[in-house]
Amino acid sequence: MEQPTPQSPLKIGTRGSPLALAQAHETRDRLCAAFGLSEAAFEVVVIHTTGDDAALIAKDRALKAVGGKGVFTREIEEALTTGAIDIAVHSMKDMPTAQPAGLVLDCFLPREDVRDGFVSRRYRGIADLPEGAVVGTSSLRRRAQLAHRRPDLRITGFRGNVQTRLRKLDEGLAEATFLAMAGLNRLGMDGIAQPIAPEDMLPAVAQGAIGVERRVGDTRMERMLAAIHDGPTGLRLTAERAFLAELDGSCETPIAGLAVIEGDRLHLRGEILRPDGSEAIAGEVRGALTEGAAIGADLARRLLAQAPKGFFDWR
Ligand SMILES: NCc1[nH]cc(CCC(=O)O)c1CC(=O)O
Repeated sequence: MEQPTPQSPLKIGTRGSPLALAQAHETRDRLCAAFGLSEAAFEVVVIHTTGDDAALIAKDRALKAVGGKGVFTREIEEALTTGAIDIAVHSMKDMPTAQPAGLVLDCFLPREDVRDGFVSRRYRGIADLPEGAVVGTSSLRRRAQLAHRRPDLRITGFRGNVQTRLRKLDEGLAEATFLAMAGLNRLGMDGIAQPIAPEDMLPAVAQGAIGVERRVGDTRMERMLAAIHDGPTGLRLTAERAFLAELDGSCETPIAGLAVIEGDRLHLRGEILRPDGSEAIAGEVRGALTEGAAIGADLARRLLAQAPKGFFDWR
C-alpha cells in the first residue's frame, strides 16, 4: 500500500471550528500511530460550510430554510467527491442518515462521553434552576426535553460554537445552557459542565462519535480507515442511526436515542417528543449485537405507533 508522504500528503477535510479541528487532529493522530507516520504526511484542509455562515446562523429561520442536517456537511462531501480531500471527518450527530452516491461512512473512532453537560455559573443542575429561569439552547431535542421536565423554564435560542455559547452565558443572556460532554472533553474544557445521566436527558443519536468518510473504491483509504475503526462504536451507531432513519429524523425533529452494549446484546433506548415538550414517547429494545439495523427500525416503528397524528407538528 502506498503511504502518504510530506511530498504527497493525505488530505483530511474538516470544518474550521476548534472542536472540528480537534476531531480532525484526533483522526490524524490515530492514523499516524497505526501506520508509523509523522504528522507531516497529513494536511488538514478546512472547508467552510453553509452552517458556518455567520449571516445564516444569526437567523434560526434561515438555518432551517437552507436544509436541515446537511448544512454542516454538504460542502465537505463535495470536496471529497471531487478529490480535493481524501477523507472527511464529521461529528456523527450532525450527519444525515444517508450519504451521497459514491461516498461511504463506515469508520468510527472510539466514542467519547455520550452525555449532555449542564453548564451554569450559579446552578448545579436542571432541578436546581429557580422557577422561570432562562435556559439557552437552540437544540430542538434539548428544548423539548427541558420543557417536558420543567414547563416553567423560559428557553431562548443559543447558537454558535462552544466558545460563542459560553460567552453568551457570561453576558447574562441565560442562567444555564447545555453542551455535549464529548465536545467539551475534546477541547479539554470538561471542568465547566455537570454531566447529565442519559436517564434524565437521553442524548442525540450518535452523540460523542466521530465518523470518517471516504470515496467508494478508494482502496488505500478503505484499508487505512479499517485500522482505526472502532467496532463497538460502529455497532451502537448502526442501531441508533437505523432508529433515526426510520423516524425520518432531521434536526427539526426532537428525537433522542442511545444504544449500549450489554455483554453480547445491544440495548437501544429511544425517545420522541412534541416540539413544545408537552408529550414524550419513550421505549427500549434489546437484540443481538449484529442486529442493530433491525432493532433500530423496530423501536422507531413502535414509538411512531404510539404517536398521535400531528405529533411532530409545530408553530
Ligand atoms: N450540533 C452541534 C454539535 N455537534 C456535535 C457536538 C458535540 C460533539 C459530539 O456530540 O460529538 C455539537 C455541540 C453540542 O451539542 O454541544
